[in-house]
Amino acid sequence: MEVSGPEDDPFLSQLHQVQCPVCQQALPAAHINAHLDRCLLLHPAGLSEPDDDESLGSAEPGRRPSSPPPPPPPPGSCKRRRLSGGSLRLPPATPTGESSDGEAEEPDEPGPPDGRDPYDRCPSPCAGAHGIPAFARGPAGSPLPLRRKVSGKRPVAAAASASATASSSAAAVSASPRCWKESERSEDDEDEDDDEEVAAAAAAAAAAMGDEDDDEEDREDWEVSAPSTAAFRESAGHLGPGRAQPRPPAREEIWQKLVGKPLADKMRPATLQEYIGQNKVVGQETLLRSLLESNEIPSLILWGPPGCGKTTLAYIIANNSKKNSMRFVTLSATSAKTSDVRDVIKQAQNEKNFFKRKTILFIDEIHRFNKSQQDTFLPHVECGTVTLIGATTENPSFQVNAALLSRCRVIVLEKLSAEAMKTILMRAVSSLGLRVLDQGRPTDSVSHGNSSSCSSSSSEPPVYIEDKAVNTLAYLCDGDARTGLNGLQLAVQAKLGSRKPFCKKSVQNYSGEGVLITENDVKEGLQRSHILYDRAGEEHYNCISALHKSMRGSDQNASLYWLARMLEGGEDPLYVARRLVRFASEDIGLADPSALTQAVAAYQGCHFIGMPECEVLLAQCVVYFARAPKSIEVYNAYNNVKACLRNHQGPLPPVPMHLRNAPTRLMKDLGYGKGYKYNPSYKDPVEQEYLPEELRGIDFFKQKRC
Ligand SMILES: Nc1ncnc2c1ncn2[C@@H]1O[C@H](COP(=O)(O)OP(=O)(O)OP(=O)(O)O)[C@@H](O)[C@H]1O
Repeated sequence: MEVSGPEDDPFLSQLHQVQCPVCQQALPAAHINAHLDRCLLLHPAGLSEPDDDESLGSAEPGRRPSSPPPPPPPPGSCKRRRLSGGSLRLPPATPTGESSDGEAEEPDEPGPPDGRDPYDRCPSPCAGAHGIPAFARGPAGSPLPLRRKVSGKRPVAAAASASATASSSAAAVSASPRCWKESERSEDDEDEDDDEEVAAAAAAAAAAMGDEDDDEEDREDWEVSAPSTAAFRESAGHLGPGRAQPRPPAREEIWQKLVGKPLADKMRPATLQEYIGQNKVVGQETLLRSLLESNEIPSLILWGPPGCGKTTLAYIIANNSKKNSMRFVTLSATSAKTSDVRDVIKQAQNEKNFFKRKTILFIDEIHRFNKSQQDTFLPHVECGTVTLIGATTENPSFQVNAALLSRCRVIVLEKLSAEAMKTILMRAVSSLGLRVLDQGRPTDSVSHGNSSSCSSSSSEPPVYIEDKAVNTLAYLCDGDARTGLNGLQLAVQAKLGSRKPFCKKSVQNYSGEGVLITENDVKEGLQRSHILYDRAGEEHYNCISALHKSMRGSDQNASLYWLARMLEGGEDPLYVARRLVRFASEDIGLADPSALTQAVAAYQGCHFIGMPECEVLLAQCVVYFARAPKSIEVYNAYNNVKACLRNHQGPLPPVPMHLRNAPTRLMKDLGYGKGYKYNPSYKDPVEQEYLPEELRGIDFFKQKRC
């Protein structure tokens, strides 16, 4: 195959740098999906525990972070910082790993010792560069968001006074609901309270308050992240008589729902009723549905693009089969060995022989098994020991053994439509408890879901998502439900984790206050390379074929469209350029001989400057070719010659003696070159035969085949 992966190509690896919304690392777009999968698994909440030493590294006084701050940890997951000696020590203020005295700390991400792709590793959030959100614990364990900008002298001074009058310092903090509450504390944290921390935390709050004279921007920071007196007192257990414990904030509940398994997994339907779309395959009165309903499950190959529901359908079948006391065993062809398959088969035989129980074997990504591995279960599918369900994104005619294929029913699943995607996303939105804002107003019909946190009694404003953000996500994820749900999850986590999640004016046209997830947020949560194009799969070949045919058909619009589909999807521009070189001769040929020069120049230009700049070179060349006159004369004639050679019976005719070179006397004596007429020596055209005798008079340009 002509395509090389970005990891093979240093040129490609620099394309489309994007930032991971979870760990903030910049990395090439081609790596973002693999990275995110790991990053979300490793740090579902977007951050993990900081190392204590680093977390207590001092901030450079008065210095602002030079890059966007990392998201705060989910409520309740932030461990207590030990604040000792009455002085407050803050997390690193800059993401550069510089300590307060200006000395550079150890780099947080040494190169991978194992030679693995560094982009596939999630950088340790414990490292200085990924900073620790500025949190300190209140006396009752509630983490108190500290200011980004803290004067160098104030914390110490404030801490000194606070150690004497902790409660009065605490009382000095202004009232605001914007901090984590008592209810967020983990039990582990509770027994770690001590007076010193109470004093230090109170001092921090008082010190932060003392900055009120600072510029407007500082005040805004404070309003967003500072603890309030009331909240502080509540968290310290100073609730007034008769005051009820506050409800947990809406954002905490939502955050907790996003912790752990990816949202796509959590939302995986368990029944056909919840399975959206794919009506041609599992709609009412389809063959598969009736087979499933009658519990007659044939061996199946589920073929469809990523995220369209192949695995989900297999799990629905599994649920159904378990009810009917069938065994369901899954293997992934990416990790299973032939011995694993043999074990499963052996067990299936035992189950069948001793308990008369059938086994359904689900093999994800079956195309990853080589032919001989596929052969291992062929006889067992044949005799009914196992019912095979294979899932593949690749055309099974090429990737699955013909013998196996003939024993399975191939079910073709399609990309999910935008409508189906919207339904799937709305289910997720609802179950997270987000409220949908349609043109600035909450749409209550879909808003509440099962989250009580959005009720008016919640102590924090609700979390909204724009209706058009859901629509955009439904369109952009290109029928891949996993991408859509991941995009939603990232957008929500990034927004809840940002420093300024609350802003009145962000909920436009709506008088309420809340966190708003906008269209832009979801766009950021998606990667275009994931959206449009599967570089390694069939789509790669489909798109290049569509480009070639559009140029051949002189349709400049379609040509540009297919070019953009590939490039925007992360295709290697050199792969496209190589195809253009081929097209120049194959389809334009001598109708415009300069086409070949154009194509080679485009190839070299792409090689020199890379993406994204080289896209316009390719676009120019593609349009030139679409508009150019076409001739397949040479291409056809050459094919005729090849056919002539292939079809020749017996030994190939010798090269005529007069055409042979005679570099030695012996060869001359043998007649090599004898009778050859050197054309430049003749004024008039020369009569001379150039083909072997038996082919004399043949015209490859007219003849169909030799
Ligand atoms: N038809 C559907 N209805 C509802 N949710 C769906 C549907 N299809 C997919 N999903 C959601 O998308 C997620 C991913 O789907 P699934 O794992 O079935 O995709 P797949 O086709 O097997 O993809 P891949 O080939 O990449 O493994 C599921 O966990 C589920 O939440």
